[in-house]
Amino acid sequence: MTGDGHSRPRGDRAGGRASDPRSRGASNGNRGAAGPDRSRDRQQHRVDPPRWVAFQAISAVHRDDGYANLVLPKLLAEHRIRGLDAAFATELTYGTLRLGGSLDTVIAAAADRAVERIDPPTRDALRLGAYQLLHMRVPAHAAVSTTVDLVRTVAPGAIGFANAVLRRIGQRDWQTWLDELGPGDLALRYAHPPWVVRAFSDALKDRKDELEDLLAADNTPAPVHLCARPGRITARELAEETGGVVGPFGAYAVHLPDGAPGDHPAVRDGLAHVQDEGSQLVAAALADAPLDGTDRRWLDLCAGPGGKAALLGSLAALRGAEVAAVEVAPHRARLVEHAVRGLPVEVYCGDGRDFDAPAYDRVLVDAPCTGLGALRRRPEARWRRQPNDLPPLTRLQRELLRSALDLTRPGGIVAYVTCSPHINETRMAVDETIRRFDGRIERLDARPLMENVTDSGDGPWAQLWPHRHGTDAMFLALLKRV
Ligand SMILES: C[S@@+](CC[C@H](N)C(=O)[O-])C[C@H]1O[C@@H](n2cnc3c(N)ncnc32)[C@H](O)[C@@H]1O
Repeated sequence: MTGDGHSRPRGDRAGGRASDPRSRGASNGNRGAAGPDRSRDRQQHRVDPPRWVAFQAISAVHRDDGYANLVLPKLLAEHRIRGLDAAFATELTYGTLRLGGSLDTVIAAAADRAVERIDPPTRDALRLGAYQLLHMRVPAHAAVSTTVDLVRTVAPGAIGFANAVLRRIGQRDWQTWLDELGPGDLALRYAHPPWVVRAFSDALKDRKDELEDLLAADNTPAPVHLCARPGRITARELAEETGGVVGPFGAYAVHLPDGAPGDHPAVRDGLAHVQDEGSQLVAAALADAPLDGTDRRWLDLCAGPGGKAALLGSLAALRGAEVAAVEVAPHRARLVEHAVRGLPVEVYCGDGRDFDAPAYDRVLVDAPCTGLGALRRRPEARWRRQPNDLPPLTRLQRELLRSALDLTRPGGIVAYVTCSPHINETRMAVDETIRRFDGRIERLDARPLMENVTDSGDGPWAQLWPHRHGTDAMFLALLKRV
């Protein structure tokens, strides 16, 4: 690495579990093999281990700004929770976090006070209880009694309060709560902040009838996609090896049915990597865009953690090109280095706005963005993002795109990409930047470069959608320097 910046849902399983007499016993603390960690907290023996782990996970997410996908696997391993219990804990944790804002609305109504006025441990326990009562097939008595057990452990003074609130919540089903608290309120029904719903509606333009499908897709966990690195393994071979299926669009995509992708030898051995098919499509579109003249110098200006750099690097290796990959965050630059091992990619840790090696043939700006197009992947993300995150990001996006265009030779091509469909991060960013270049930029139609994809917008830009394409909501603009 060069360090000078070049100074350059519902869970059927959970339902099955809860209606299984064995698990009802477990709910009361009678579980055997996967029993609680007795050294931890003498009180904790009252709480069954999957629920205890789910509570720990959501508390860490809220208290420490943690990420569920990092926190939960550690807790499951630490408490030796596997198999169906792990699936139950995962559904409970992810579902509770994903629907957090809507659960809070119901809790506030049942408690007759704002959730901010409930102490954090009790609040998190109530969220878990409300999720079980309203969104899982856990019998009401089990949801209430296990949550009260949890409160007894983490906030003994709030047992009576929690019991009363949970019983009130359990008196209505989810639909009845919706009818009472916000009939027609899509933000409440699909558990998205209202500003995100408005942003999606704006981005869908004249297809607003799809808004509910999009919001529902965000509440469905994203499947794992692998990218078969060109020159190392084909998608068909990878699908055979992993038991997956070849993706519908890209030449390199394999969709996995389930399981940990890192377990597959192809991923361990660097023949493939985990990457949403939409991300593969936009990177491949840049590599495949027709270009006059030389085609040896490729640049990835925002490279961390390195998924697209790895695909570009694999294609560059086959085509006699080389890739420079720039990443401002040192730890993410190290991830890029790891991702591109053995490929013709040089990693630079520095700011893409200061990078000063000109005359690239193909340049990718996969800009830092709100990530609103990938909400399926991070259950807590939608509640963490705020509208005031936008101004600094949109400024940075425009600056990085300007820098990319400056670094591109005449005739060269820039791909501007975001994993957000917010129009301020997508078409407005591109249109405003092009205006500054005073006729020196040609807009290319990005859609034909994603060959098998239909319905990616009116052009020239392409917009993918989870509900239409089963990918993250990737945006792609292709620009040619003239
Ligand atoms: C959307 S991510 C890129 C994802 C990456 N292309 C991939 O496929 O793995 C944006 C990245 O840009 C980095 N970044 C933010 N500001 C930057 C800057 N001024 N210069 C270079 N990289 C920057 C972020 O740290 C982040 O890793």
